[in-house]
Amino acid sequence: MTTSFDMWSHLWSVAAGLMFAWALFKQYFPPQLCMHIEGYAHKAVGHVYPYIQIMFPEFSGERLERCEAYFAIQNYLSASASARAKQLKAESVKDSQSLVLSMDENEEVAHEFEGVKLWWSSRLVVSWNSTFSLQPPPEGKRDLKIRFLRSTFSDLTSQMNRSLPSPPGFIGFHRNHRELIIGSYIKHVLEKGKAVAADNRQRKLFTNNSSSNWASKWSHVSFEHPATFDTLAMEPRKKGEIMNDLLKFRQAKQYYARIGKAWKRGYLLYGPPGTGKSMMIAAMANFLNYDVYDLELTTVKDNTELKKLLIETSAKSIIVIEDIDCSLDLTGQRKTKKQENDDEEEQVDPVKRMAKGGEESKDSKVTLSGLLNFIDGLWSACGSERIIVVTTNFKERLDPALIRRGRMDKHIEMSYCCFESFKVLARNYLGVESHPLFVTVRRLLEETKMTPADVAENLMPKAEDEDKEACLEGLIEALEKVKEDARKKLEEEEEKAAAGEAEPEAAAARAMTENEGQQDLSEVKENGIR
Ligand SMILES: Nc1ncnc2c1ncn2[C@@H]1O[C@H](COP(=O)(O)OP(=O)(O)OP(=O)(O)O)[C@@H](O)[C@H]1O
Repeated sequence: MTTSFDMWSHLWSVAAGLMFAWALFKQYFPPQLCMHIEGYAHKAVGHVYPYIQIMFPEFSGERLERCEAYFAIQNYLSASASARAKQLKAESVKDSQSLVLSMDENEEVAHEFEGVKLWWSSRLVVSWNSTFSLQPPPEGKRDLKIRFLRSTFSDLTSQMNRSLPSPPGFIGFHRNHRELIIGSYIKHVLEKGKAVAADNRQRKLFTNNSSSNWASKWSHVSFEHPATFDTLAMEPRKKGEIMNDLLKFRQAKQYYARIGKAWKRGYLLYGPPGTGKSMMIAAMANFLNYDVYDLELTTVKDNTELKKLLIETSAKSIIVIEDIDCSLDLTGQRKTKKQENDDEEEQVDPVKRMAKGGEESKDSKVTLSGLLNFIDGLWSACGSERIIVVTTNFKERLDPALIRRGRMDKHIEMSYCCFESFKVLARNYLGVESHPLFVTVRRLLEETKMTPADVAENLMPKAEDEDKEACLEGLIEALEKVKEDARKKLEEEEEKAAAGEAEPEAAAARAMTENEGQQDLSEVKENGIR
């Protein structure tokens, strides 16, 4: 114990002396030269430390594996470079908006994992291998440093496997927990790191263009739709169910592999216009952090092109076919193989095409079976972690094969605004959780049908001075009007129906009268003859 104490005090004295001398040196010599010297010293300490460990086992034994003296010197050496590194890091973030997965230089972060305490420490390493120069480092060198900062986490983990605290940083923990740290903690950190990277990645919205000259069939813009499940007006229970389903899907890689199914899921969103189907897709993409492929079926030439498009989609994406009932005539029966082949031949052979149709058709030749294969055929398994969302206003018009489970695993009805949905909209649009006028709104929503899009529109202030109460009153007025219109329409329909029913009765009565008249006449005639 005494030996250990002596050794520590000696080390500290040497370190303090060195630091003092170095501080003086730096006052009189150019900063670039100092930076290089610091780099070499930095490296030297890294090399020497393992030998210290071997020579003095108690140094890394009963104590934590992290060595305080080593830290102090390291921190001191890299302190002067830290300001520069911070600047570089800020530049890199500003320029590329990319993620920098690192801690600040010389920062220590305490962490607890399954009851075990550990410390992360990072430090800056400058590219010291470069030729000696008093000039500022060129741009390329800067990149090196930035990249280095980005890879800090993985570097740390690789250092862990060797369990030597050498650059760029290290983890301190008690050696009793070595198995836990190397066995589970590293895996845990890597997974978390990946999730953070995915969360911060810029999502893309792809669209398929009809031009075949393009290298890729998809072109994209960045996806910046602000919709989330928080802003989506929907019955909370239903919303929770969908969110759980999505989460379960995202984590089900092994499950899908085990059951021998492609890792994909189909959602059918159906309901009247303005009930939030598109908004739901955006909320899904934001929730899962997936890219969105908006597939415009009418511009897809044929089934082969559809296949190509499918192959070009990436994992972690949502493929959307909106208003599928309007895209193509997919409501009929599937064509036979021969019919399909004939169709495809026609597209290839202009003579055949002209012979059949006279004019060149601009229509898509995608068939229902082509689409079914796209969603659930052999080719649909060529990627993973993909969600296919199909929307329609008329579910009943779709071919049952298209919406059967396995293709469309979850059918979600997007319906008219209920009171729960209204509360979400009132919170979002007006910032109110409750209001005396809510009672009237609730009653009217139960008595009539209004889409969330219309409710939202009515809640939106139309003028600067329009307050929450005025917006709610405006909504009530609109609801009453819709109710009144619906009542009138119903009355008219009833009248028409009554008239429709009355018409056959009157005709029957007329026919009966005529019959009776004829019978009377023949009786008269008969009687007369007699
Ligand atoms: N459930 C909802 N929650 C919040 N806002 C909604 C909701 N439904 C509709 N809206 C509002 O109405 C707008 C139009 O909704 P959206 O385009 O999602 O409807 P849709 O059902 O896809 O309509 P369509 O069938 O015509 O494509 C949205 O941008 C949003 O402002």
